[in-house]
Amino acid sequence: MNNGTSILESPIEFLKGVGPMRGELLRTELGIATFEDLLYHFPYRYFDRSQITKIAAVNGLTEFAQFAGILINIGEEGDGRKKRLTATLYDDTRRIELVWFQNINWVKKSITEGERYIVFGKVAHYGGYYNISHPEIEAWNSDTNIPGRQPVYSTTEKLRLRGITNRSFAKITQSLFEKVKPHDIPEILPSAILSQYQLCNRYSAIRWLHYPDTEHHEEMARYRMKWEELFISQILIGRLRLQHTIQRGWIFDKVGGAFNTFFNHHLPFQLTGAQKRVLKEIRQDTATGRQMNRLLQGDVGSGKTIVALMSMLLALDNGFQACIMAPTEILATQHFNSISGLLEEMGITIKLLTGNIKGKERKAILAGLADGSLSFVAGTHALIEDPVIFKNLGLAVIDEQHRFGVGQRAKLWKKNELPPHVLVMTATPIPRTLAMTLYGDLEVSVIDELPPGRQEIKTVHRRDTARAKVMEFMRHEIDKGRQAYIVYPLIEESEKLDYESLMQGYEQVKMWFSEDRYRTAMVHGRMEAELKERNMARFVKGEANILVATTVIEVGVNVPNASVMLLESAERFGLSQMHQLRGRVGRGAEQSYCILMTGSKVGEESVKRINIMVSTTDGFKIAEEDLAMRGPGDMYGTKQSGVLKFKLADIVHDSAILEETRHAALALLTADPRLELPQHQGLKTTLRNHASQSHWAKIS
Ligand SMILES: Nc1ncnc2c1ncn2[C@@H]1O[C@H](COP(=O)(O)OP(=O)(O)OP(=O)(O)O)[C@@H](O)[C@H]1O
Repeated sequence: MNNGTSILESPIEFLKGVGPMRGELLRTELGIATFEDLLYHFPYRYFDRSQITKIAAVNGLTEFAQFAGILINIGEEGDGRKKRLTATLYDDTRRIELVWFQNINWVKKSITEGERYIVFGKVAHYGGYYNISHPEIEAWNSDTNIPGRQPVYSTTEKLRLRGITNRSFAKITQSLFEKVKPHDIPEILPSAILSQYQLCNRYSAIRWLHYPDTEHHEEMARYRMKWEELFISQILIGRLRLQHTIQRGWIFDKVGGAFNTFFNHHLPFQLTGAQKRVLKEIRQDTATGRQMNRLLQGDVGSGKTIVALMSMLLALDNGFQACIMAPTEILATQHFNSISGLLEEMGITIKLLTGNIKGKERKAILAGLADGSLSFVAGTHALIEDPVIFKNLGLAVIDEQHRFGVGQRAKLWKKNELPPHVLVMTATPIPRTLAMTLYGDLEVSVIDELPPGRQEIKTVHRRDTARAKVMEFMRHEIDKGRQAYIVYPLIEESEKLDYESLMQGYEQVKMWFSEDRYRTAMVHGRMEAELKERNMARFVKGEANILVATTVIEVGVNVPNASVMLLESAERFGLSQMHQLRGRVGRGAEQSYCILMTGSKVGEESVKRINIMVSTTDGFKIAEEDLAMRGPGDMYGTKQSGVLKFKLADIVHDSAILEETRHAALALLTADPRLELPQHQGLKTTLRNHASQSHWAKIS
């Protein structure tokens, strides 16, 4: 192309067989705007077109098949929108009907009765006959080239109706490869890596992904491209990690009045060994003069809050502000409440800043943060919004529950002369593969010890038929002075129905638990914030015995006296979600219970999830199972953060490749941290392009 730009940037309509109309369709339907976009629109499967099946061999299977025979009985049937073109293909074994609802005139012109054709399509069984609608059809004579493996692309209904069938799609990609030559797709991986890991070159990989001549080539191509994707992510993470290790940070070298006073006089319990170890790691990190970037993993109820608070006190002792940021309003409020409770007697103020805090109150908080008179703040995303300026933020604790992306964490850094130390807390243990991708840039601390005196939560599965018994059991627990949660599922798609069942459930609960003896409270997402808070507070203070809720309470609620968690329609909860919810009980010394209620008919997958819950309370095991069952896509809210958007790779199934790329990335960065060597220039350019298009931009 002109001006030194690559042919890959050419608008898609310039490709032979596309043109302005189809170009527009490809752009709007599939986001394919350039040659390059089409190049990366890989087929998701292939058909083997080298086989010709006898029509009689079709035995009720509705699969794709290819036949060869003579075309007879071409005719039109029906009127108006029901109009269709039909024909019969006949080989020496049987007949099959062919039917077209679209492009009738065009097809009619291209076929002739009595001629021989090769026909390919999905065989259906309809009204006692086999037929194929919209088959691909081609004259069959001695020079017909029977194609081998043919790519199948994901398209949309609209595209198919407008004539961009799979076949024409394949034709378009064929003409793409007439234009795009090997030098247009240069290698980006260093040759040492190609030979060490036996990877095919980039051009071949992309070409073979569209048109593999053998299965072996397809495998090689797929392997190579997955490898590249994961390698690039590992290099990006590796560079970020390197950046952290050289990033200067504030020095917290004093352990002063606030930390010691709290430790000696206000700590409500003895720290566990694990909590002490983590605090030591944090003190070491923050004293070095480099910025801390640490992930604190601790299963539900393991006592992360106190670690967060004591780290904040450390910041205060060194003359800095500290914030704690949570992904939801409820969780931010919870942190605010527990921290202000713990700090009450010390006369240290913490404020809450969320989107709902407005007017004068908000102004005062912002002013306090800006002039440094306010040392601590807890909040939601509101904290990283533009008007919030800290005078000297020294530590940001981020309770992220996987909802903040890598990029969002980085936003906080931009506000200071030096970036604050960052402590990311997460309650769901993260499977190793996921941690490598999502948090690969952080040092990791684990609280692997629960506070003393905890008893394992007993988990059972009960059917609706046992409801009376379950309620009886709950009454018994409440009569002993305990509290209970009853949680209803809430999913966006059926939100209205879910709210209805919550309301019905609430009425039922009031029937099972007579109002003269038991007090119930309800919280759900549609409630006014104030009412929600009031009801929540009644439960936290012990004024209500039962909290009926949707999953809004999933994260962070801490009521140690609660000993029963009942999940209604448990089959509809995800594994990690159930684990989080179960973690709301068993936070005190009492024996706690988790009851998973379902109807009598439960799908296989749900039974599997419930059985896992019944069999273990080990958060790591549950997280691994969850990842295997669901994939990383929506498990950790990573969809929004974009970190795991791989076209081909999948960190669950490709964990072996992930390990390999991690090693390779580490080795490469150790040898050439700034990617200055000539053999790394291709990679460097790719990273730069990558960064400018994605979430990484915010960090690099
Ligand atoms: N060392 C300890 N000894 C006794 N109790 C403790 C200890 N550490 C924390 N706790 C108590 O354990 C409960 C859970 O602690 P915390 O709320 O910090 O857990 P968490 O790790 O934040 O869990 P989650 O992620 O589930 O919110 C709290 O009631 C807390 O007061």
